[in-house]
Amino acid sequence: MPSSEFFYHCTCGGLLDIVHDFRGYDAEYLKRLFKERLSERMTPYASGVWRYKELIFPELSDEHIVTKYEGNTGLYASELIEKYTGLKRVSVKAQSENPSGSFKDNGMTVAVSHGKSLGYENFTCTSTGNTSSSLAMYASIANANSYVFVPDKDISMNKVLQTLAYGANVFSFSGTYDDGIQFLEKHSNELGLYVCNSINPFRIEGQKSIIYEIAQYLDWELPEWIIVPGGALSNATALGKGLYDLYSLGLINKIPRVAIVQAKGASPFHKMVNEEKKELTPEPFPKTRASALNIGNPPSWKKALQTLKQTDGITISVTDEEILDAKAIVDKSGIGCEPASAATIAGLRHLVSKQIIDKEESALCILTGNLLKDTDNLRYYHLENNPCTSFKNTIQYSNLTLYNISKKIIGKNT
Ligand SMILES: N[C@@H](CCOP(=O)(O)O)C(=O)O
Repeated sequence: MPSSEFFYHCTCGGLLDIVHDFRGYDAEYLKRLFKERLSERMTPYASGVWRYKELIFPELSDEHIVTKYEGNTGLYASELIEKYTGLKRVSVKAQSENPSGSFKDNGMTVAVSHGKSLGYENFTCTSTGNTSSSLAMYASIANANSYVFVPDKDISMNKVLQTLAYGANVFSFSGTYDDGIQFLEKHSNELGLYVCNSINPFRIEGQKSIIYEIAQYLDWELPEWIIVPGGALSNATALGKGLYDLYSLGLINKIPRVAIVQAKGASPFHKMVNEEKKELTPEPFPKTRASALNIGNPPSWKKALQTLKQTDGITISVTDEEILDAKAIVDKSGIGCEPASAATIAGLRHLVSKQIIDKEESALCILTGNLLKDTDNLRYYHLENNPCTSFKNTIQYSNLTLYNISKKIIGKNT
């Protein structure tokens, strides 16, 4: 039985936030500590999240940590991406290399560890698929149960199957992610469920590690721009909070500008910022092929707005076509990502072409999910939508036929 109920909202109606007292921490000491931990193996500190425990959840005792050594993901540069975006200095952080294939693991390890430390055995979330896969994986590692609510359309089946495979109890419902959040806000305590969506502030604390890791890899000097996709806006929220931590601790001496990219069909936050409105108007029917961004009422919009203010940030929206074209570039570069992640590359291309980002500036895009998370879009782009693909028609087997056809194609490519 949990030792207490856990609430996510403040009495003012806003989401709760975790405030740390970092007084007494010295930047040089922290740099040394985080560097030493890079050589940890098979201890919680080998995790790219728990390496930074002092800045995330210092009070948690190590025995409660539920980890799969998440984080430690690659930072890559690619000529193809440079050419496509028009920027010479661009890199990507592949959060897609996390154990369940998305950036959600950075936050989920912290939320599930916190829930376990309170005595919870039943964990829940509503999800378009990445959050649920991540939760299901950590709940199983923690010998706990997961109960997951997924919309019955406009999500990726691969993610639902991954969630089921990790052993979650999956409830499919007719409605959106936003309806699912409302349901959990109302009933989770009564059902004894610990909510692992990003309305839970411990998720945000864990996700801050993404920017900590980037800063450490880059020797505490960040690029001029960081680009993130915007759906529920937890990514942008954690990015802003993490940047503020790094700056106030003296670990970095300049805060990069943040660009949040939404899909046109689900862009309530971008519209609000663009139209200089004070409140977000929810979109009841969000619709984009980048299903992880199918969110019309992002719970963290107020926190994400804070990120924009603190970083002199901007927002932009891109079409599904732009997203899928950008994704094809990321995939072809050998890095690979799911559609939502590629919104960052599409957005960057746009911002460079409009000269909002100067060609001489540097940028880093956060890729949130793995290429195999969404094979429907791969099929759509490479097989259904593309009449020229050489994989489309099966060739009747004969050594000579295959030889002649391949010789013709290889000859054309060399
Ligand atoms: N794309 C997300 C939706 C947002 O979830 P949350 O974890 O930020 O609450 C998903 O994978 O479900």
